[in-house]
Amino acid sequence: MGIEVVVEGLTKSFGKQNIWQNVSLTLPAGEVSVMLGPSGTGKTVFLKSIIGLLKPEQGRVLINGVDMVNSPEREIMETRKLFGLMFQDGALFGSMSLFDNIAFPLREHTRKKESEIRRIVMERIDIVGLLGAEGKLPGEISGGMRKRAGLARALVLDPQIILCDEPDSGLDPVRTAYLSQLLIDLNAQIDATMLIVTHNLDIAATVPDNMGMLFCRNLVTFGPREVLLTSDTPVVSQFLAGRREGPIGMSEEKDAATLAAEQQFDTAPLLTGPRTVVPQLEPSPGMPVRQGALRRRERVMSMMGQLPEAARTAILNSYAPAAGGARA
Ligand SMILES: Nc1ncnc2c1ncn2[C@@H]1O[C@H](COP(=O)(O)OP(=O)(O)OP(=O)(O)O)[C@@H](O)[C@H]1O
Repeated sequence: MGIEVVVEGLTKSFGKQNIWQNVSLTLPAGEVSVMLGPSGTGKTVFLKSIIGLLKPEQGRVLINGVDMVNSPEREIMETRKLFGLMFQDGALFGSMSLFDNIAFPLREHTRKKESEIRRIVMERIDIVGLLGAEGKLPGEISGGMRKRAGLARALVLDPQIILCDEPDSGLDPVRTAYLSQLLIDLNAQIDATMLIVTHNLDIAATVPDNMGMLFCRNLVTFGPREVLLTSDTPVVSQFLAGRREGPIGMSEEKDAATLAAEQQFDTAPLLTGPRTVVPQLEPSPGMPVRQGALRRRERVMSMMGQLPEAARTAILNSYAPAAGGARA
């Protein structure tokens, strides 16, 4: 089972530029979470801070008792082995075949025999649907295949925490839909804790158990998906609706004068109003039951009293037998 990641009071700046401050959240063990946010709000910086590649100046990231910000580097390096990382561009070596790319972490970090490496690599290649392409070079395959190869490579060391940075970038809508299903199937198969950074609203609406959003140097919200999907906070509504009207401007936040001018034209009705919460993806037929979803149901039910009414209603609807909720 995946491992819980507890983020407490994290603040990160580069020189005088504060990226975000006092970010606290918990990625529940074995559940899938998504972090949304306009470009440049520090989502990638957040992923890199979780794994200890960047050092926030305040706060803690606790994984199995190790603080990825302040613990000794040896402990951080050891804990990093629990992670699988999938970067935006797949980050594959162009001169190596897919097989060798995917085998790379095993050859680098373990002393496994080549026969064992072959078995593991081919199993992961099968999981991401790339059987037959293992001999190709990254330049000979499509962007979607490169993403899946990046995901296979993230899986070879049996990660308990998987971080995906914009897994959809450069993919068409159909391939993005396949990728969404792959992420859910993967979670059902390995029960790892997953955090996905994306701008893609389809992934955001259908994949995660939990969602958060970074904006304007703050974590606007983080919690069960229904909370964000039904939120009437202007910045969340604007982002989910993909509108120009609202607090998010071209270079992140709008100035007060622009916002005031917009309000004269009363764009509020555009930004609020009830939204439907589309059902979350289920694992494909033949996949195991998603244990993270079972734990999540219990967890969310126990916190109902603290949630806004719209989120409570959406959660109860999603767990009603007619919505297929009896399975989860
Ligand atoms: N190593 C670094 N040194 C200095 N500034 C950095 C560094 N890494 C990131 N930044 C700055 O941090 C800010 C946030 O960058 P980040 O890549 O995390 O944003 P993002 O939300 O992932 O954006 P996008 O959605 O466009 O990928 C940017 O202003 C970026 O220039």
